[in-house]
Amino acid sequence: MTDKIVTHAELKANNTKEKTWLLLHGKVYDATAFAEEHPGGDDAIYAVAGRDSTEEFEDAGHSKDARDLLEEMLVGTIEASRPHIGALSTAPHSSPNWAAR
Ligand code: HEM
Repeated sequence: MTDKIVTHAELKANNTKEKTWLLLHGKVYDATAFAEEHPGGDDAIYAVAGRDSTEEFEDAGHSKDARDLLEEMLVGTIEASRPHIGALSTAPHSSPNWAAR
């Protein structure tokens, strides 16, 4: 288990073959070592590296075995998304936590 919080900037930076991170259902996974063994091809992994790939992952209809594999690749949880601007937000304008990253 890990309670590491991964920032969007960190996720986005790890979109290479040397460091391949994926965001699935709010959790960040390190698929660097796994990519070349992926039954769906390494290209499928590299194509979605560094971003939210939940939709692609679910569209492929992965098995429970595939989901179990994810456990050992877990890096942490993605930070909270930026607030919806103007959507009845009471957050102070002076210190949005998504700015300056
Ligand atoms: C780290 C994340 C992923 C893991 C651990 C993973 C694991 C697997 C595994 C074990 C299989 C074999 C079939 C099964 O057990 O379901 C598989 C097949 C497949 N995966 Fe993934 N996968 C990942 C991400 C993705 C992504 C992001 C995509 C699409 C962009 C994708 C597309 C596919 C496809 C199309 C197949 C079917 C290949 C075939 O049967 O010819 N996978 N994956």
